Amino acid sequence: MRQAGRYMKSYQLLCERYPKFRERSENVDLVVEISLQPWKVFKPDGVILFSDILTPLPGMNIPFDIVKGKGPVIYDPLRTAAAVNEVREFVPEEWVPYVGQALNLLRQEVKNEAAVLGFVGAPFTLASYCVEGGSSKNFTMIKKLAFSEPAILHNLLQKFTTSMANYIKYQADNGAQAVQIFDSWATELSPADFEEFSLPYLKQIVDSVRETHPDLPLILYASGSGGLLERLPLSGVDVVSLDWTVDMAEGRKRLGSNVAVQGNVDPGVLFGSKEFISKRIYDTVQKAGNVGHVLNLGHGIKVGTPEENVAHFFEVAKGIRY
Ligand SMILES: Cc1c2[nH]c(c1CCC(=O)O)Cc1[nH]c(c(CCC(=O)O)c1C)Cc1[nH]c(c(CCC(=O)O)c1C)Cc1[nH]c(c(C)c1CCC(=O)O)C2
Repeated sequence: MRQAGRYMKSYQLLCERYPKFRERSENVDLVVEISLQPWKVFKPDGVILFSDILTPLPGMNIPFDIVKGKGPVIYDPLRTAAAVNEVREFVPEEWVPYVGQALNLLRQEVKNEAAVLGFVGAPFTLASYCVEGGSSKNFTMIKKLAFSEPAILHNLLQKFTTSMANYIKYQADNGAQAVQIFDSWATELSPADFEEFSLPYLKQIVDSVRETHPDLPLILYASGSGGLLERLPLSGVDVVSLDWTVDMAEGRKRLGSNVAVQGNVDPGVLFGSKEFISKRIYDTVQKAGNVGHVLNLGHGIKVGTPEENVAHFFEVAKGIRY
């Protein structure tokens, strides 16, 4: 789940002092402080690096910002062969040294009490932001490119693939103990188009990471992934993260036995009563079975979620014994 963020009072206070998202996410001390905010209060088993899937973009020659009330903005959307040619391969040590430093510091801070988790955006999801120019409802620009000039999109996807494989390795080398790949918008694609514009690139990333970091657990998340479920494990990841639109028991069956699952409590449940939250946690754990399940929400914690309900979620989860 997205852990840090606007549901926490401590984060809101820090945002008043540092109003720009890019400043909060690109300064080592702030990254460490924000990453630790939820851990200090709730003590989850994992501490997620505070960053964004778009953080590598400036290092690839794609300027962006995250604007309050509007979300991500890519100033010059990439829609032509010439624009894609200007995209550079990402060299993490050069462009985001603060990520490596923050991961190292997080490992020192949390010792062995929790796993430090890194993440990257998947090629199709990153491309969707860069082609659309920001968040999108209908994904018309990226589909126009995919379905009229696929070679241009493939060129961009390949650049993200090589760059994100290197970024995962960089995060692991600096202390990340598992890395989640967010293909949040892959589910906007039909299964056939997913097989052309997303799956081969995910597989390439996984294969490349396995060559140098065979023991690094890789997790794949796609929102609303019910229609693609059988295809997600074909990427080769260790864990598939399910959102709550899939029944956990059915999801398990459809994913097969070679992959672990993460999820999938509806983040909206945290607005419910404590009894309801407990019941949904027990249901989810029971449906997932007693091996290979990372209990989590099915997506990030929503703005406005009561912190005491988040605390209740962790209390109940930690009390579960098999
Ligand atoms: C699609 C995506 C993005 N970013 C991310 C994804 C994949 C996950 C998903 O499917 O939601 C990943 C992400 N972004 C952020 C995290 C935080 C790490 C953690 O959990 O602590 C993670 C894991 C910080 C953030 N990234 C962002 C916020 C909210 C803005 C803020 O707090 O200032 C946070 C906490 C901004 C962001 N960044 C992005 C969006 C759509 C937004 C929301 C814009 C808005 O709501 O105004 C792109």
